Amino acid sequence: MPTYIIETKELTKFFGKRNVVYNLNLKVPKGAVYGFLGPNGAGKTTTIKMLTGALKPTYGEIKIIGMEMPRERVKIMRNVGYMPERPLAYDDMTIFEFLVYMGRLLGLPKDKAVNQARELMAYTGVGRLAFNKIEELSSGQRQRVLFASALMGDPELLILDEPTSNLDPLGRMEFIGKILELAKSGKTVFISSHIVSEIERMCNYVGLIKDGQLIEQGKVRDLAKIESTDYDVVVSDNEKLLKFLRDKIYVREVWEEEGIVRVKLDERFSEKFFLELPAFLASEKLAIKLFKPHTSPLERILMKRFNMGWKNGEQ
Ligand SMILES: Nc1ncnc2c1ncn2[C@@H]1O[C@H](COP(=O)(O)OP(=O)(O)OP(=O)(O)O)[C@@H](O)[C@H]1O
Repeated sequence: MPTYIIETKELTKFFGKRNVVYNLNLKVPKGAVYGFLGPNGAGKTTTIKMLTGALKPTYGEIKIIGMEMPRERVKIMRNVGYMPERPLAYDDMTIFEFLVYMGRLLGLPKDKAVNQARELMAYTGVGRLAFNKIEELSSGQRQRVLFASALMGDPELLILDEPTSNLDPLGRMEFIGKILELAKSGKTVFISSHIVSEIERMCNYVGLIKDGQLIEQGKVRDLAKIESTDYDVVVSDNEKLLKFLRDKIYVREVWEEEGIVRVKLDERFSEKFFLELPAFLASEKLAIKLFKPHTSPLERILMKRFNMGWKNGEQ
């Protein structure tokens, strides 16, 4: 088994004379949730397109699960779930047809593709839209379908390009829970984003890219020295939220301070928080007004390193 599930050496891409990605040495260990973080135009999508074989590098090497990209692309992509940034092109298909089709492309027998499509539609929250055409979906619903499609075939590695950009706050929270859950089941996840707080919540590794160059890579803990997992939450009825959170296994402490519910999570079970909270808020019809990490050391570090403003993107 290779040490790194994704490994690149001096990965470089020119568009004409323009150098968009330069000398990238990515190292993504097995089982990592790796956040590929950089501002708009930094080269994230270009890198991901090279990793998935959609774009040929100008030079450099790429190894995915120990295999060479692009030489072994077909074999590699059977083990990789890819969620592109751009919307789906299969506008005429229903969600169900699309997912079964994607399963068949991966070589799944029809009954298996059908079963997986059903399971994943439920898992990603688009079950009731199964027979809607893709052209009829909202951008957030399309993003859920893309996520379901990336999970078809139970891939070992997920490569997700800005997977939450069209999701609402509850959808984002659910997504974080799912990524943590998938990581627990042993999958390796590579996620590009420019939303620092989101990366901080999901990822244990991070690579920072700016102007096509990797300026930092390593464990989030080492980079940011995050000591605790604290969140600030405000909903339309904080009392109800406090009552709900008080006896939960994933909550170490919870209290209200100046109208804000402060939660300290037990990291061992934090995915439960992200999965159960949205379901609770929806069932109680509580509106969410604020949801953010109490402190964001990674964000402060990034501000310094990039010496620029950074879109937080959180509500
Ligand atoms: N086909 C292309 N031809 C020329 N330039 C390109 C091409 N594709 C991307 N670029 C340029 O390469 C740079 C990096 O683009 P890329 O899409 O990889 O950035 P990104 O980090 O994914 O940005 P964002 O967060 O906005 O999606 C940008 O300046 C972009 O204009």
